Amino acid sequence: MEWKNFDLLESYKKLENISPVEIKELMAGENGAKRVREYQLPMGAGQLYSYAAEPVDDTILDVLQGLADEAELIEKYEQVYNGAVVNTGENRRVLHQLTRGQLGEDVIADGVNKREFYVSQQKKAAEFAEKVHAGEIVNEAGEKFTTAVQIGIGGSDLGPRALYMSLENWAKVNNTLKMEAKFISNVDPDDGSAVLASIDLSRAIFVLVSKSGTTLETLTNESFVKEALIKAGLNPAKHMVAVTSETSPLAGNPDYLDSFYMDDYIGGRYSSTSSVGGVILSLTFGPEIFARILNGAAEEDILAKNKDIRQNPAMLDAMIGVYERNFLGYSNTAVLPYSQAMIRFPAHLQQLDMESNGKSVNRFGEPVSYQTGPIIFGEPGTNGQHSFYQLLHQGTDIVPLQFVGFKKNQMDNDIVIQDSTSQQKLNANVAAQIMAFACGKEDENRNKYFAGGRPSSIIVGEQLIPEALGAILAHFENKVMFQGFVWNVNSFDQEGVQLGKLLAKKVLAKETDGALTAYSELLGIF
Ligand SMILES: O=P(O)(O)OC[C@H]1O[C@](O)(CO)[C@@H](O)[C@@H]1O
Repeated sequence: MEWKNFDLLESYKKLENISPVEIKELMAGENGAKRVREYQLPMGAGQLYSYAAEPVDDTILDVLQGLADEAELIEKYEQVYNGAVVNTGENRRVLHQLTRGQLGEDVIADGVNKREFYVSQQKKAAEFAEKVHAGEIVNEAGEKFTTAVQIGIGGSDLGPRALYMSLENWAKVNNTLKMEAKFISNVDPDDGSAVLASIDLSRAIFVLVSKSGTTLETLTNESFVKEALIKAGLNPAKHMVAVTSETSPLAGNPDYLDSFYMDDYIGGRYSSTSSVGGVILSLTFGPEIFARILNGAAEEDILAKNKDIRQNPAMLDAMIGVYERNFLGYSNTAVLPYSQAMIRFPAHLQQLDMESNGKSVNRFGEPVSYQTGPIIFGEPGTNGQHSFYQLLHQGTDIVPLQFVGFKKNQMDNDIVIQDSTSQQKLNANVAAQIMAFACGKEDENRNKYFAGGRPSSIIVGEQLIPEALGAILAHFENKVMFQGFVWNVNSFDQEGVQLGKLLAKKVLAKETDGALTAYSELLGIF
């Protein structure tokens, strides 16, 4: 197996010379209808990935299949889940898939069976959560905890928060919301203050999450919360658990109610299915619901083993994205869930995709001469329609769009107004948008003219339930991984976040000069 730069592959040349197709033509009339019915494939948890409105035909798909084969994507994926050190920059394995299933061989690292280790931590979190729910672990006054507050940032916040928010209302309706969750991430003191002001501190359990145990924001917020607890006459040791790696400075500290572990083989942005998401989601929804999220993710991980891109939604999505990024010149991707519950999902995908593939050097540290990861942004529909869709429809940039939609809403409340429910209106909008973007509209008035030819895909599910959510989460993780393989970048390190951290430390230590001193003055830091 070889790790080669993308532009050294035969498929790169083929893609450079391929004739693009016109979505506008392909999606028009009865041919368009046929395409929508055919250009779809099953995803995990009974969902579908539809790519009819993407700029591909069978010829282009065959070349993309050739690319997937030539870049040995499935072989590289096998290397990942069998425990090879694919995160070369940090000399680490990449094992997040093992948190939700056994995909290949047992991975024994540092003398430990890693799958067994992750499962043992899931069990530990489940038992802890059950004791909290049963009132066996209580506050100083013997009362049950009612709120779980996660303190963490980046991957220790975004994924778990997006998952929690995606299921909060569903859980309320289905009577499985055991505790409410809150999140403190920003070092902005107003973030912590606002959360603390919104809860009954005496009934809150804090889940401190930091894999490294050294993140400034998280450690600051830990102290912020501890001080508030002490001021309220409460004992922080009775209100806080830690989720960290066994090698971090937070590990083994008896000042926490309990500690749960992951390890350096789980990257922050890939950690939602480890203890990082497992503790808060088991506390809030119960361990069974967390297990259902894992099952959905596992289904998707298995689908991702398929060599045929027409049977492997994550790999197909990845290859279409590469074609759009490198050969059609599209530098952004918008993520547009038509589900209010998924409001924080685009933020999670921003970190997942941009922190993974926002790289200019290959996995050997050599500069690459082609574009890598796109800029990701998004907002739930229909809100986005009344915001930035103007640019998407008529702006000078073409932005590929990733829609997500569900046939049923989550809560048992909808009404018919003028012959349609709100859910029907929501989904009518997503169908309309896909076609408006693809086919546009002729008009003599150039201001009202829509060029069309704007590509999109859509993931369609029955309802946003735990399995569906897990499958969508893993779909994007695997998509990002496959794209990183093609670009030959290390999708599992993040050196680009370090410089800013270093300079902030210098500012706080008053070790600045030049413009940094001037900015410190401008911001009134000292
Ligand atoms: O869990 P930790 O170690 O506090 O890290 C939080 C986040 O910080 C980062 O390292 C970026 O600064 C992310 O990759 C990570 O998700």
